[in-house]
This record gives sequence, C-alpha cells and structure tokens, in this order.
Amino acid sequence: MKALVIAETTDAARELAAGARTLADEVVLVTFGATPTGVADKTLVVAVPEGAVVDDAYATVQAIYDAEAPAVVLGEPRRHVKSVLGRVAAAAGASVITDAVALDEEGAKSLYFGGVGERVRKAAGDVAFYTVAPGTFEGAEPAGTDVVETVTWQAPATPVTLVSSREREKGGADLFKADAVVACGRGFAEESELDWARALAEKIDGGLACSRPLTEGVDWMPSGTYVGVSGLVLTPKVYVACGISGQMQHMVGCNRSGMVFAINKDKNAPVFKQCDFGLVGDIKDVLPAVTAAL
Ligand SMILES: Cc1cc2nc3c(=O)[nH]c(=O)nc-3n(C[C@H](O)[C@H](O)[C@H](O)COP(=O)(O)OP(=O)(O)OC[C@H]3O[C@@H](n4cnc5c(N)ncnc54)[C@H](O)[C@@H]3O)c2cc1C
Repeated sequence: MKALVIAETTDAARELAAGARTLADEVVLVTFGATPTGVADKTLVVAVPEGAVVDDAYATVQAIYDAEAPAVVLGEPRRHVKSVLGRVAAAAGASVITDAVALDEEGAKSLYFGGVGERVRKAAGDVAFYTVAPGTFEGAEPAGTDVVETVTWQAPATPVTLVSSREREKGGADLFKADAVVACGRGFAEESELDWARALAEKIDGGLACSRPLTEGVDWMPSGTYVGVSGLVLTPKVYVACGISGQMQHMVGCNRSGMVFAINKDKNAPVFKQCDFGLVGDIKDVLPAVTAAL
C-alpha cells in the first residue's frame, strides 16, 4: 500500500511521513520547497514558478496523484495544502476527513462540537484523504531513502493572478512549535490593547494567536494566526485564552492543549467550562499583573 503525503513545512513533512509509514509500505512526499531528508521513499518537490500561488499546485499534484495511485493521502492542515488536497480529492471523487487526531486502519478519529464529541469515520471511497492535526503521530519515527525529484509545474486551466505580495511580518514564535500560546479575543476593545497579550507571550516565550473576529472582523492580527475549526488546530503545552468567550468553533482548535487557562470578565462565559484554570477579571488588569508577576 502506498501513502502520499502533502506538506508545506519541514516539521509537518517529517511527522506526516513518519505517520504514513505506520499505515503504508511506501511513502511518497510532495512538498513545495522544503526537502526534509530521510523521511520518505521518494520526495517530489513541486517547483512553484515566480508569480504563481501554491494553491494552484493542484493541477501538478493531481498529475502526481494519478501517477502514484496512493491508497491514502495525508495533508498538512495549512491553508494552501487544504486547498490543494480538497481539489485533488474532489477530482478523485473522494472527500477529505479533516483535522484527524488519530488514524489507523479502522478510520480517523476527529473532534466535533468543540471537542466535546469524538467520532471515528472511514473514508467513503477507495482512497482515504485526511488532514492531520499536529502531534497525531508524535513518537513515530520517519525513515526514507532520500530520492528527491523536482516536478515541473503544470499551470491549471484558470490560474490565480497574483496581483501583489508582501513579506509576512516576522516576529513571534511559530504557533505550531510554541510550548505556550496566548490567544486574544473580542474582549480586546482596541488594537493597542493587544500589547498586553504580546507582553505576556514574550515573557513566557510563547506565540500570539487569536479568535477569528480579530482577523476577519477588524484585521488586527494576520489571518494565519486564528485558532479554531476553520483556522489553526494547535496543541501547545499551555494555551491562554484572553477575552475569548469559548465558542466551540474556537475551542476545537485549542482543547487538545496540555493545559487551557482562561481570562474573562464574565464569570458565566462558556470558556470557563472548558478550561483547566479560569480567572474572572478584566484583561486590562489581569494581563499586566500576570506578566509582571512572572
Ligand atoms: C462556520 C463558522 C466557523 C467559525 N470558525 C471559527 C474559528 O475557526 N475560530 C474562531 O475563533 N471563531 C470561529 N467562528 C466564530 C465563532 O463562532 C465565534 O463567533 C468567535 O470564536 C468568537 O470570538 P471571541 O470569543 O473572541 O468573541 P466573543 O464571543 O464576542 O467573546 C468575547 C469575550 O470577551 C469577554 N470580554 C469582553 N471584554 C473583556 C475584558 N475587558 N476582559 C476580559 N474579558 C472580556 C466577554 O465576556 C466575552 O466572553 C466561526 C463561526 C462560524 C459560523
């Protein structure tokens, strides 16, 4: 049995390839630049041309999929990869089981209702497509022979036109790697108030994340930093939810953290039913005080 792994980052490529090895005899890795060594039987690097976007790699990955004929496809749960995976699955007449937190021959376990429920689902078609939450294959050891091939780009029929691009702001920890994540919600009334959370994140060497309204409602935070069912699924050791009410669409992205702290001025906020430690208080008082005390 063959597994195809599609990943954008080196860490995910390593973890997913190691996990794929527990499901299949042969592992083929598709990346868009990162070339981790010793993780797959074959690594296919898709050369994304200047002016093209990774999302448009679906035509190229479709051709790889057809040539390799895998039985299982694992994708990194990042925006570009999700977009590619969804299109390849649709063309194959299959669906994608998203954010799997455990995988074996029986199917994939994923969370729903904000993590209150778990369900195990089997792929509907002959080929199983999954996006896999980080940490799912923790402990699995990658192995591979380091055959690396560059794959020529196949432009899709209707490519996206890249009008402009700018470097993402550097700074802050990688949210997938950070041991601690401080997340900000709509409890922050002004953009400048995010500095309280930023100071705490810096103090504990953590990353800064948010709920969706802070990216889509007001654009105070980059869209790649919101946590939840349609954003990132994170598993840090510590997650500090500040001014976040605890809607299930958000909590599904953080409730597998080692420990969840919540700060909210409303003692009845649902987040207090889903955290390990809760502090009823105003972020403007609590965050500077906690940061100073640490
Ligand atoms: C299809 C769909 C997908 C979605 N996907 C996501 C997703 O992936 N991620 C996501 O985050 N959301 C998602 N949402 C939105 C989600 O339903 C919630 O609306 C959102 O998570 C709420 O964000 P919040 O908790 O920051 O804001 P609110 O729900 O408005 O909560 C703000 C909280 O801040 C508290 N507060 C206010 N002022 C202070 C203060 N000074 N000090 C302390 N506490 C204070 C309030 O008591 C309140 O509990 C999705 C919604 C839909 C319909």
